Amino acid sequence: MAETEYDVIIIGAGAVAENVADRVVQGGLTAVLIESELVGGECSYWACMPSKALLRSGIALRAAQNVGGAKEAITGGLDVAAVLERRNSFTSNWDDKGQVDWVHGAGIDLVRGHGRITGEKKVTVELDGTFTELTARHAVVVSTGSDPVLPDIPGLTEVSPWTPREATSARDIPNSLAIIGGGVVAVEMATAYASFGCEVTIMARSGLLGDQEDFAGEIVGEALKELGVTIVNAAPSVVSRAGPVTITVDGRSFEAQEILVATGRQPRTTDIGLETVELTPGDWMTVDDTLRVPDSDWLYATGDVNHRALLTHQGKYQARAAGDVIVARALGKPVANAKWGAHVATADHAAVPQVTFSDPEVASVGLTSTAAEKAGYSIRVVDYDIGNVAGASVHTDDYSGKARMVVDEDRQVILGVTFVGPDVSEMLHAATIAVVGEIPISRLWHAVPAYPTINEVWLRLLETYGRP
Ligand SMILES: Cc1cc2nc3c(=O)[nH]c(=O)nc-3n(C[C@H](O)[C@H](O)[C@H](O)COP(=O)(O)OP(=O)(O)OC[C@H]3O[C@@H](n4cnc5c(N)ncnc54)[C@H](O)[C@@H]3O)c2cc1C
Ligand SMILES: NC(=O)c1ccc[n+]([C@@H]2O[C@H](COP(=O)([O-])OP(=O)(O)OC[C@H]3O[C@@H](n4cnc5c(N)ncnc54)[C@H](O)[C@@H]3O)[C@@H](O)[C@H]2O)c1
Repeated sequence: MAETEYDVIIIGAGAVAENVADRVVQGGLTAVLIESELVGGECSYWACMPSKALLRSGIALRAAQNVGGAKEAITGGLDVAAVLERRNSFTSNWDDKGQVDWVHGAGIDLVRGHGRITGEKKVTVELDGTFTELTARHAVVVSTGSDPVLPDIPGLTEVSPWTPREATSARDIPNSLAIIGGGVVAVEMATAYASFGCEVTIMARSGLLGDQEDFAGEIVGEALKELGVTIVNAAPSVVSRAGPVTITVDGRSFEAQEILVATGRQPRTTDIGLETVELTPGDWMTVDDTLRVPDSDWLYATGDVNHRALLTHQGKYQARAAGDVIVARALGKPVANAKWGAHVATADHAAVPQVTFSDPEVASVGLTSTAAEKAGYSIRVVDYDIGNVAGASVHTDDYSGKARMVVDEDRQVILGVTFVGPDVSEMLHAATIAVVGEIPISRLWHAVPAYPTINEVWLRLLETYGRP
């Protein structure tokens, strides 16, 4: 067994791990990524990119259908084969050569195989029965991501259900699809598959998009119904397959060609050697704001696996903080670990932006009104109907959407913003800046949205709040 030493070893080579390695190498240290599947991870091949590619064409078509003068030019429906082909190009046909080239070009080493921690700063990589031992001089970063959860429903495993991987990489579109869950994956895949002409049934025991403001799930639910999606507010009690899948839910029976389970994630930590460092296999990895495991001076966890925010962009934000703090600690430089410092992922607690790419989209950042109240803030909720904004009416005939701003009344700063409507995703970053910057409402009155854009909703929200 050859032993190799690096400054930093990163287990996993998903988007988050790649960013840790990049920051470490840019800081002058050496780094190695360990990957058991495809370099680039879930987001590139089975999550963000293919799902957004599956959604985009249907949304673009409906957008054109909602603009007079453009809609008259539409003479056909969605070309599903072309959509799938376009999706394939975004996943590079599930080939990671491009990402491997980037890794090498960035001066990062890559070892293929399954990585396991074997003790302090030690990692062993197993590939086809061969074991390679690696030693880290400064840090080991676990960036192994998450796996789908399969709920304990009788018969479920026996019917070979789809997980998000099968839904995002399907080569053929089934005639009918049942979806268990009411979160982001369920809503996005229902939108995509309904656009393809598939008969979709969502079984959501606690409504849609439960983590968001209530109106988000309600508006998206109505839009899904208009797309032909059936929504059942209950979880299946039993499933079986004889050709199609039969699902018993709420005392009724449904048939579907395939069933997709979209009921959340669990940490990929069952077989990474956590027991050798007195942590529990199968647990999410708890970290401090520098992404370091408490009581350890060498073990870090970034991305989904630490359960702070299961989003690519937020994991990459953690990666930048983790990579930089590892370099600072290794070189004996000052560590900026005060709130909002360069070496901490403070935004994970206060300002996580997320877009659900449904039709209409849901874009949110920071705290919902419910979360803000629960956190003890004295808040004021300001709502505005985006359809009343001139820019929205030009953008789409009969534009319908809603905006909510949650204001901390003690400081008169924004704690959270939610937009629901066509193309609101592109408005989200202004909200993120307002929340992260804790910009006083009085100053926001000087941030003038261009006329006539949908962003004028900002002015309407401020006017509804009143000038301090
Ligand atoms: C359907 C779907 C759509 C999504 N869409 C979005 C979106 O639009 N925007 C967004 O921000 N987020 C989205 N997400 C979430 C996003 O995919 C994840 O937050 C992100 O992929 C997490 O990145 P990661 O690097 O932490 O983990 P991963 O991408 O899972 O990478 C972990 C890597 O580690 C490897 N690995 C695991 N264990 C080992 C081991 N022991 N040894 C070696 N290698 C190992 C894995 O093979 C994998 O390549 C979506 C998720 C799903 C399921
Ligand atoms: N656009 C995006 O940013 C995007 C897209 C997809 C996924 N993601 C991320 O991926 C993660 C996973 O998404 P997800 O939708 O799988 O999880 P989720 O946590 O968002 O939603 C899970 C849903 O399943 C339901 N559920 C749980 N157990 C159930 C059961 N036994 N029966 C019926 N319903 C059940 C929950 O009530 C909830 O509605 C999310 O945290 C999300 O952040 C992001």
